[in-house]
Amino acid sequence: RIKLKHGSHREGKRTDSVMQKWRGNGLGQFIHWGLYAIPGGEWNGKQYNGAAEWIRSWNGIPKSAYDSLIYKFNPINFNADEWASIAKNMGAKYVTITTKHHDGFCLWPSKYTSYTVANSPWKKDIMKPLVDAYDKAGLDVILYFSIMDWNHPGWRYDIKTKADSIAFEGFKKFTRNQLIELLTMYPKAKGLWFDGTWDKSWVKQAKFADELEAEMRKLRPGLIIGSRFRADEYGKRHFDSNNVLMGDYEQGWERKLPNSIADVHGNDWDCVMTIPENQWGYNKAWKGHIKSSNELIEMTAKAVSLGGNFVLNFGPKGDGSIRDEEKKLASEIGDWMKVNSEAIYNCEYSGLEKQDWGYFTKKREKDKVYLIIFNTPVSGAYRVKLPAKTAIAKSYLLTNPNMDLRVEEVHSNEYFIYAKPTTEAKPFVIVLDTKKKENNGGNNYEKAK
Ligand SMILES: COc1ccc([C@@H]2N[C@@H](C)[C@@H](O)[C@H]2O)cc1
Repeated sequence: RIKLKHGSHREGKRTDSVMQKWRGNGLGQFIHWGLYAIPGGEWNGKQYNGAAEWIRSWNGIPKSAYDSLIYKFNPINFNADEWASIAKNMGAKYVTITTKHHDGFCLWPSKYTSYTVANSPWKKDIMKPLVDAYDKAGLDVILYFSIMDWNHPGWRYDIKTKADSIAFEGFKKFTRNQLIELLTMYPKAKGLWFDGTWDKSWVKQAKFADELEAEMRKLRPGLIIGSRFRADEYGKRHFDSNNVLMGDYEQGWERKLPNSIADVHGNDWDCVMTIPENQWGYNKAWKGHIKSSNELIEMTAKAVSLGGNFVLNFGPKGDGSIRDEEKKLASEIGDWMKVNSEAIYNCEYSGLEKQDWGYFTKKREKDKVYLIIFNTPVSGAYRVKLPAKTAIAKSYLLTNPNMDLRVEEVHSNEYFIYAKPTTEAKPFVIVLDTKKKENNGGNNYEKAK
């Protein structure tokens, strides 16, 4: 093991109640909103072929023209309570909201820059109504913050000269000031989701970032900070030079999911996902492959089955309204969650061997296993392999707990469960109440003939 001063300061999962709550959330909402939502991926009638929130980096636009969008920010249809109710009705337990994306525009009236809502036609704080609305709806709030800030004169991609170094010192102070300001103005926030931390300039700030993280944790005990915030003194990110996770959960799963439990290395993690292929901010063009609610439910089930959270992104329009396509998907997911969320909330990796029909989840601290079925075998039988000492006490559809399903032991500790798939093409849940096997090793159901 390498001696590290600024590596990870904790091994293994956090065990405190704030993190336990986060771990059990299962489904979250991401909100990407800012000036980029005004052009919505288009400028002078031309489509930008990258991600809409990166349109400022497009050669087709003079940077000053983009920066002047602040004078167009007047979201007359902004309704924080509506956003929160969309998330609540989807079944999300928390939300991650962009306070400042890479363009540096602040959705809160920061004292440390003029590039904020306070100097837009809207004038008012956006973050406070959002934090309060989601909190009132019972959802936890996580603040997204981009370290990279294209608007701040002190930002540098790397530090090559004395002048760079002097400029960046000012930028570091500004960054610290804004983070302390956010935690002070919005004390209800449960955590920070950092982005824009891959450039060399920031990666070289192991000591500063380590001390800043410690200061934020002291100011806000229980604060949840992911693996993307800081690098160790050797420039290692997400995992330090001893391969120990930085921060409280792994943030590497952006627009992708781990494929097996081996990929998550026993850590907490979240997967943040776009509905289109790769658009976080609002894009007028709703093009390419748009994920269906079935696909998004499957991603949620897969994430929870591997011990993580699934955080689905919404990109509100420049006027503050949420597009119909996103509202429709949120309500379809919500319809499924209303019936099946017992298999998602406070569930974890089951330890059981993955089967082709879908995903296992297990209720934390309970002998209850869920089979979230996406693919029904032609045999009509759902295969389950259990550890030697575990028996099935009861098996039933989540939607019909009074009707026991037929269970056949096809080998020792291997079972077929028979259930008729639902009529509509939607995933459904089979519940297994498990118990310790009596020492006679017998199970009280039919043996294979
Ligand atoms: C260099 O590639 C990227 C890709 C995505 C991002 C940002 N992370 C996502 C959570 C969005 O905020 C996206 O703009 C930044 C750099």
